[in-house]
Amino acid sequence: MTNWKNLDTLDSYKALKACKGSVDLTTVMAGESGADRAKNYSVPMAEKLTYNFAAKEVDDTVLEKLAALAKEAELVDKFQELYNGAVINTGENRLVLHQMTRGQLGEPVKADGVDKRTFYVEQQNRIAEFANKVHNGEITNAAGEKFTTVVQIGIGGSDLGPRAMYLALENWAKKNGTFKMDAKFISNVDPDDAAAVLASTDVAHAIFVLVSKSGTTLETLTNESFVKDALAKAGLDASKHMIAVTSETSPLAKSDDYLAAFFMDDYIGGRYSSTSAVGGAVLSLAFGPDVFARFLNGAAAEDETAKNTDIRKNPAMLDALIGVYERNVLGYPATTVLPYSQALSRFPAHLQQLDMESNGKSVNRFGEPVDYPTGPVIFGEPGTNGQHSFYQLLHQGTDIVPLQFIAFKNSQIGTDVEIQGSTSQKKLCANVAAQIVAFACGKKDENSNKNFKGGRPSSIIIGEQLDPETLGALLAHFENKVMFQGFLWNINSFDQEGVQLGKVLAKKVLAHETDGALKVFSDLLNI
Ligand SMILES: O=P(O)(O)OC[C@H]1O[C@](O)(CO)[C@@H](O)[C@@H]1O
Repeated sequence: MTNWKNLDTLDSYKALKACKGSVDLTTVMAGESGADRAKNYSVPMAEKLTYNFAAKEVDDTVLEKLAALAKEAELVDKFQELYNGAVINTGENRLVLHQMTRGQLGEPVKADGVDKRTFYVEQQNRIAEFANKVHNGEITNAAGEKFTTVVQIGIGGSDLGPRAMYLALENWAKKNGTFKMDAKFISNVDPDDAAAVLASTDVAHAIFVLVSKSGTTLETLTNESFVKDALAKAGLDASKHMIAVTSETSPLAKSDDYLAAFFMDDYIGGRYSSTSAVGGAVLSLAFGPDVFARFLNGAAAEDETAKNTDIRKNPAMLDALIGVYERNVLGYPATTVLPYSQALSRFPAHLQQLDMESNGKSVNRFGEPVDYPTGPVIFGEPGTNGQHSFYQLLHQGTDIVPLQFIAFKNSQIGTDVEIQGSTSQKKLCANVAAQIVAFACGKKDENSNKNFKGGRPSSIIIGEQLDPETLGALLAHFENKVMFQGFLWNINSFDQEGVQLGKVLAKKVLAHETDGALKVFSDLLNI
């Protein structure tokens, strides 16, 4: 059994605090020293990805102290307890098993009377069989015609991850001949979302995937009715156009309203569910089950790296430790994710939920207030678009915001043009290289308005090309980073009580049970 202790009670954390200000990026990232760091401060990930932390405010001394912290906080042991089936989600008294959707990291785990790895693989096989039947025309619409579009209805973790993954692989699949069906997504309860998606969809040839782990989410159930209404108006039988992905205990599980139902369970949080049936159904329908399996393999390979006790061989743990050093010792309140890859356009949005819903907590696992900052604010956009938007603040603003770059040597589609001696892909990569050094080193100018102070830390994950395996590895890296940070802060990263209050009040507003400010706002909004 491991010891769960608050970060500020650990001796190694106290020692780490003494390192504040010891590394000046403007100096260490300049000249030969910068070149050495760029070469050596790099850790291999799975699937030929590397995590490079040359431009972080660390040196060998800080790294030694981070390694001591990892050991004292028993990070790898805690991960081991998690994948061996301990009740890590104390708030909801649940196991945490999302890594098991992609592999068996430790001992078999039995829960609800079944072996959980067997359960997850069974669901994957059921989805694969269903998707293959849709693709080969064994499952069709009532007129016997093939389905051509899949529309996912879900919100939060039942939308963001699968949507980001779909967008990440859409062009890759088209290029590689594995693209099967267009996927669209309806998430917001704003009627304009469902209406616009439906208006651009040939509903007679669409299969809808209703995704809700709880089966009770207001937005999703409302959008289900919206879609059923549209199907009825088109003279179609909704039960022949809709499948469900939910937990076996949810109200949706036993309904006859669906062509088929696939299951995840309470041991997989919504934001960690992309590799479960939640991502599995839409991605297998869109790209084929083999592509989904390759995505899982990439995630499994990255999960294996997270078992390593050596921080130089465990990229997620190292990334987590540096993040906590930045948040708690250096005092940085936010971090930004900047993929230099258009395919990852929704990846930052997914990470917003993954990180902020997991680690936006003020009490520890035992419900006691913590005296230190926990999860940072996360935001991001693909580069180079972000450069022409919010990078001004990042370069010259009063807050230092650590940056997390992601870049690939090769594009997905491969169509490119050479202008002024370089391709667009080279221009993209040149920009990310330039930004790392510009942020770290800055540039002196007598005109203070044009002066760049530098000293702004960044990391970069570099890959060959964004494909199913690299995407899986990338996703698992961030999931495991968030998990390790939760361990360090001694918080429960797997519940989300903070989302409840707003939902309760919204119900009151709709039932007209309001007074005070709530009543005034209800009136102002014409509810
Ligand atoms: O899949 P469900 O149960 O509909 O939940 C959707 C989302 O709502 C939340 O519970 C937050 O309200 C998320 O954690 C979850 O991903």
